[in-house]
Amino acid sequence: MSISFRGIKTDHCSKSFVNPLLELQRFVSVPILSEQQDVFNPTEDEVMKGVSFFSGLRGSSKHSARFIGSYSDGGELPESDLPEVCFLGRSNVGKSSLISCLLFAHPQVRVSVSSKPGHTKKLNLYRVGSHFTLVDMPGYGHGMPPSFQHSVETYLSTRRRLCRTFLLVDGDTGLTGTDLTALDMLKEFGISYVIVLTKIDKAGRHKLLTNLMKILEVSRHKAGHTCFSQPFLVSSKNGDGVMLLQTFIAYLTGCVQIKGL
Ligand SMILES: Nc1nc2c(ncn2[C@@H]2O[C@H](COP(=O)(O)OP(=O)(O)OP(=O)(O)O)[C@@H](O)[C@H]2O)c(=O)[nH]1
Repeated sequence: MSISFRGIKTDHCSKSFVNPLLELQRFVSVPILSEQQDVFNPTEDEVMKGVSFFSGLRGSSKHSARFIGSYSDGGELPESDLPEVCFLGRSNVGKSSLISCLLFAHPQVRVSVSSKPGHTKKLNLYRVGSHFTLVDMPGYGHGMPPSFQHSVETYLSTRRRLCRTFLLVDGDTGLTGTDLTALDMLKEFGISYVIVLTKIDKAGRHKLLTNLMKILEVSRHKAGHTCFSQPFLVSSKNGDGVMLLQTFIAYLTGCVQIKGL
C-alpha cells in the first residue's frame, strides 16, 4: 500500500490533518516503513468520518463524550460491551494531554493534566457517545502509584472488549528502560498494541527521526506481531497527528471502514 497522504496543516488541535510520519519521510532517502509493513493510510474523506465520531457529529445525529469514573483497581471497572482502547506509558509522557486533545470537541469533559510526573493515580474512563471508551492509565516510572502493577496487569489481562493498547513514548526523550519493561509486559500478556510518539513539537527533526528509527528497530525485534508496524506521531500542543489517530481509533472500534483494510 502506498503511503502518500495529503496533509492540510493548521495550528488548531482539532483541525490538524497531517501525518507527521510522512512529513519526516520527506527528509530521509530510505523508506521509514518497508513496503511489506502495514500502513494506515486513510483518504481525506475517511479521516473526516473518523474525526466526526470524536467531534460528536455523525450525519444528522449528535452524541457527546463523558467521563465515566476513576478506578484504582483494574478489576473494578464497570462491565461494558463497547469496544475500548487504553493509553499506557511513562509518567509525564502525555497520556492525559492526548486524551484531552482527542476529546477537544467536548470541553465539558475535563481531563486533568499536570507537569508533575505521577499525577494520574487511577484508571480514568471516558466514553464517546455509545461508540467506544478511552482509558487513561496511571504512568509507570517516576511517581508511579503502588497499585500500578496490580491494577494495570489486572486490567490488561481481564478487559473483555479491549481492542488495542496505545503505548506512548516521549518523542523527544526516546525509549527509556521502563518503556522496554512495558514492551516486555505487553509481549508476555500477548496484548496488541500501537506505539505513539508524543511531544513531537519539542523534538527537533533529527532527534525525532533517531528516536523513531530506534523504536522501529526495537519493536521489530522485541514485539513481533502484537505491535502494529506503523507508529503514530502526535503533538497535543499543536494537534499534529491527532486527526489521523482519531481516525485510527474510530477504525479499530468499528466506527469507520477504511478501504483496503
Ligand atoms: N510540548 C508538549 N508538551 C506536552 C505534550 N503533551 C503533554 N505535554 C506536557 O507534558 C506534561 C505531562 O502531561 P500529561 O498529559 O499530564 O502526562 P501523563 O502521561 O498523563 O502524566 P502522568 O499523570 O504522570 O501519568 C504536561 O506539562 C503537559 O503540558 C505535547 O504534545 N507537547
